[in-house]
This record gives sequence, structure tokens and C-alpha cells, in this order.
Amino acid sequence: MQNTPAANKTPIFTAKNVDVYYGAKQALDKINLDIPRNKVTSLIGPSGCGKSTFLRCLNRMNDLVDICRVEGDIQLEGQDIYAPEVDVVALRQHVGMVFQKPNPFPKSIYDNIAYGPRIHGLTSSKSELDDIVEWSLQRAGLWKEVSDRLQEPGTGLSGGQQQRLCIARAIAVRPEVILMDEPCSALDPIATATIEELIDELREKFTIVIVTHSMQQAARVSQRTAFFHLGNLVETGPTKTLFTSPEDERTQNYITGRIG
Ligand SMILES: Nc1ncnc2c1ncn2[C@@H]1O[C@H](COP(=O)(O)OP(=O)(O)OP(=O)(O)O)[C@@H](O)[C@H]1O
Repeated sequence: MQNTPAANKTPIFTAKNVDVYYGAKQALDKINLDIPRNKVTSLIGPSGCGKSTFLRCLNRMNDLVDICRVEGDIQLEGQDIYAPEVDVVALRQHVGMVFQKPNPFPKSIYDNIAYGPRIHGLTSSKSELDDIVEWSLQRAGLWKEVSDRLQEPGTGLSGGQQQRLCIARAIAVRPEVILMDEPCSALDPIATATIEELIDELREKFTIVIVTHSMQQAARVSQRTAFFHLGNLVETGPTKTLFTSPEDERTQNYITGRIG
């Protein structure tokens, strides 16, 4: 189904009327957003507008926050991800995540990548696992730098390399979607540029949703952008259109630096 032309036009995620509360405080109000497949979608907006909250709804990371309540409907490939029968571990295999601060496990480079495929039972032999580790590191643009030191600790790499290791770890379990929550905010400009190039390559095989504080980054890496403000989704559209001729005054004010 996924590879037919008709299926490729259907959004991978559909969010309808999503409300999110932290205790009594409402963080998101009636969010309706489709995420197209094999594209990069940026979520932008001023601090506290709910970008990360929305991102975390997409793989139920908010389940880990006791006071958080999600209402509405979010479907991945037509399946309600909040249905009681959903296996959250399996969901997170399909929808991986990369965080703001690189967080490799305190394990070797090899084991950082091999961990997910092992626990999800994706391989039946050591050579298959070796192949997955190499494939993942290749796709994350890290193989050449680490192929001769796979048994060294992942935490010994530079910040930018650690973030690519985390991306390699995320793709090792062959997710359909990768969520990225400000993945470059702890990196220098050169490491940031490397990750941005990588994001562009990854969208061939994966759908990417990225939260970013940087409008320049959103403009560079994404094909679609969604602008959030005070818990509302104000506007969404092709990135170029949103940055050059936004429809809503709040978007205009944000991109011209009048709010934010
Ligand atoms: N764990 C939490 N407990 C209580 N309130 C929270 C929690 N996480 C987020 N919030 C609140 O929800 C609202 C949206 O926060 P969120 O982190 O989603 O915004 P954001 O747009 O990603 O912000 P930033 O750009 O600063 O990361 C804010 O008012 C925030 O204080």
C-alpha cells in the first residue's frame, strides 16, 4: 500500500481536533494538521506555543507526563494511535524520535545502534545485525568517521557526531517517521549544517517532523511549515509560501520578528 502512487499522496499522519492539557492548563486547542509522507514538516512558533507538545503527541511521548491529557484524533496510516489496543513500544518503533540534546546510551557505538533492532527482534544473526549497524551509520553520514572504532563509547564522540549517532539509532529500527525536537540547538554551525544536509537526504526514505526555533532552518530543511501561536495552529502550507506570503497577520508578525 505504502509504495503505490495513490498511497503516497495520502498524509502519513492526520490530526483532528487535538486538544492537550497539562492539568487544568490547556496547551493545544483544536489542532488540525496533516503530515505528508517523505517530506520534512517544520513546526515553528514562539516559545511556549505548543510545538513540542504537538510533536510529542505523535508518538505518545506525552503519556510519560502524568498530568498530560490528549483529546481528539491522531491517525498514523489510518490507525488511531490513541486506541486502547495500541502497543506504544511498537508505535515508537514506527515513529522514532531525536531530542534536543544528543543522548547516546553509555554503550559502544555499535551497541547504540544494535540495541533497538535487538529488542524489537529485527535480526536473526550477527551478520544481519552488522549490516543494520553499517546501513544506519552510512545513512546518518557517520560510517566513515567511526567504522574503525565501533567498540568505543558513543559518548566519546563530538556533539555533532553524537547527534548523528542518535539519528542512526533512530533509523536502525526502520521507522516510517522521525520526530526531531530542535535537533541542532546544542550544535555549532558546522555540525548543524551537516545535520541539515542529512535531514534532506533522509526524507527520501522517511517522513520527518522537526520542531525548530530557527526560521532560517525551517526555510532550509522543510517543504511544509506549520506556525503555532498560543496553543493554536495559525497557518500551515508550503514552506516557501508561508515565509513569503503568509495569510495570517500573526504569521506575518512572527516571520518579520514582531512577535516571538
Ligand atoms: N510537562 C509539562 N508540565 C506542565 N506544563 C507543560 C509541560 N510541558 C509543557 N508545558 C506547557 O505547555 C505549553 C506548551 O509548551 P511546549 O513545550 O509544547 O511549547 P514549545 O512551543 O515547544 O516551547 P519552546 O519553544 O519553549 O520549547 C507551555 O505553556 C508549557 O509551559
